[in-house]
Amino acid sequence: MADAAIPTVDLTPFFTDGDEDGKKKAKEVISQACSEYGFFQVVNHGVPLALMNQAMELSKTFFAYPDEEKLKCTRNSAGAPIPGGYNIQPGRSPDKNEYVVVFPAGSSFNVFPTNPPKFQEIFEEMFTYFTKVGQLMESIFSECLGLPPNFLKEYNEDRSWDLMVALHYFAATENENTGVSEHEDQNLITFVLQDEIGGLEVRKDGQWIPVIPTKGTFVVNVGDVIQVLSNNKFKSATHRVVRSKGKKRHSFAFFHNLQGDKWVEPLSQFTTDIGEPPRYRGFLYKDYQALRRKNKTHPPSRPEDAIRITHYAIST
Ligand SMILES: O=C(O)CCC(=O)C(=O)O
Ligand SMILES: [Fe+2]
Repeated sequence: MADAAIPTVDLTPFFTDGDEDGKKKAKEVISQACSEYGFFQVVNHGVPLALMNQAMELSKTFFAYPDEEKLKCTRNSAGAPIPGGYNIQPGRSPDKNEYVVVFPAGSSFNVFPTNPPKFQEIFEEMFTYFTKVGQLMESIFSECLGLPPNFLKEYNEDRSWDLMVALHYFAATENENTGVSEHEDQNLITFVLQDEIGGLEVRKDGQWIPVIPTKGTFVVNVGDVIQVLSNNKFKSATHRVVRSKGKKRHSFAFFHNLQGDKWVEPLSQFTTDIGEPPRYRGFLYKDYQALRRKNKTHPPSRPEDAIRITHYAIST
């Protein structure tokens, strides 16, 4: 199934002055992956391997603590896109995981565990690196879409809404193995770092393709905002996490996000300028975020009733 493999893109040319040919080739692979299904992996992305390993170890240590220790680190700040700190999925959710949410350093939404002691320092460092990868990817996506290189950066200049989540998935049981149900991410671009257990799967041509974890590599996936802006030129990846029997799993997801007051609608470059009808009506990002949050806090009884970006789709 060689054609089913998720491509891995070496980002070295983007850190090397003058390697125009290398950049061009990388952008071709990225454009194709984003147009077909919105998923690829990257290597030589600038995030140090030792830091990623250290963060993973700290996360494993934290989640192995008793509940009373973990529950010291919870807060539901008004205005936060999701509550900061430690949380566990409600029992009625099919998603069996617990997680810690981190916002940019200094954000009032943050609540860091005091144990293990280096948790805050290392997570803040991870956050800084992933913010840089987010900005790099935004400029690459702008170029791949034929937009000015600074287009997405200028559209999305407020970094205070980005967030990182450290996740712990419980081992699958005899009867169920859902880690995260099938979904698309609501933001612009997501990065996912898996431990050696794996379990992340992406849907391509109607098939679920497992993303095999490789040391030093992480996943890039396109989110709904990019799909709407590009009027479906780039696809928001449909993905899920499947849990393994007898094996707990850890991962990190970094969400390069958008400020809530931003208006999201298909850009003229992908509609009127080329004679294409818009595939979505415009919306305020925070309204969509609130609907998506409700999916989690008050899951609909039928999973197919969960709100997705199709909520704003214009039928043709
Ligand atoms: O844990 C993972 O591998 C992915 C999590 C995910 O898809 C999400 O949090 O949106
Ligand atoms: Fe996701």
